[in-house]
Amino acid sequence: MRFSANLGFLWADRPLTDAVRAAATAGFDAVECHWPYDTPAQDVAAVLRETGLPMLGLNTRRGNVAAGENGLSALPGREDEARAAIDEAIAYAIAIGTRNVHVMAGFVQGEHAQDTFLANLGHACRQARPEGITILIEPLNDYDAPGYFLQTTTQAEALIDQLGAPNLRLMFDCYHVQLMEGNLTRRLTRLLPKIGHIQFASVPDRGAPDRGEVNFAHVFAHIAELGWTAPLGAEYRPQGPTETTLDWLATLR
Ligand SMILES: O=C(O)C(=O)[C@@H](O)CO
Ligand SMILES: [Mg+2]
Repeated sequence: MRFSANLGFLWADRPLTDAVRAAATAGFDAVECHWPYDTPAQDVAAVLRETGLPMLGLNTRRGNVAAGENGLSALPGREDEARAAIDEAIAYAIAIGTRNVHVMAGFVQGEHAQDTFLANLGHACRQARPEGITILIEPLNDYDAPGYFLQTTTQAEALIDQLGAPNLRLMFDCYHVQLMEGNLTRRLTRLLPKIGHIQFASVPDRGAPDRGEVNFAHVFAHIAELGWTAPLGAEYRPQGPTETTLDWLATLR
């Protein structure tokens, strides 16, 4: 099994470029991030070349973070900002060779929000496709992100089917899915053709995967049996310095 360090959480106390180096030293096979926009893309591209690690994914900007926003793409009336964030994310991804862009929906509910999200996702998929980039949508759990538009894989699957874009896929974050829907291995099996990236953290505390209610040795073996070979995203909050939380990397590999 190969693993990607999510630098939104792992080594998040370091500049992004140093965090990439730390992930390489620790033996990760790839990296991914949340919002890299404060670091010039050419610096990130240079450290990816230096370490040989690919950056698997990045997120669109959240909007007004101070006001509690967590994405713009399902917010009716905010289409111009949402599309600017999508275009910015795709341009950054092209500059650093990243293949996945997670389009964040935001805190909103209702049919109008669904239409807005679909329209903005259509824009994202059209812009990304000629560049060989996949657009990801990720259900977030209602305990950490109450009121987030996209909360379940069932909802995400319906959106993917409705839009019918070949480069729209599901970000299957085992942490969120376990909290909202459970049944991880059956769900992974059924949704596999629609999955673009897989992430994990312990449940319910979002720590390293060698603790908590999910047996990740079993889940990872199941993912391997399904034929999935891409690195899995370690998106957990280290309790202490990241290096002290990496025993799982040897045991679960
Ligand atoms: O919170 C998560 O899970 C993520 O993957 C983030 O990128 C989005 O908030
Ligand atoms: Mg995630």
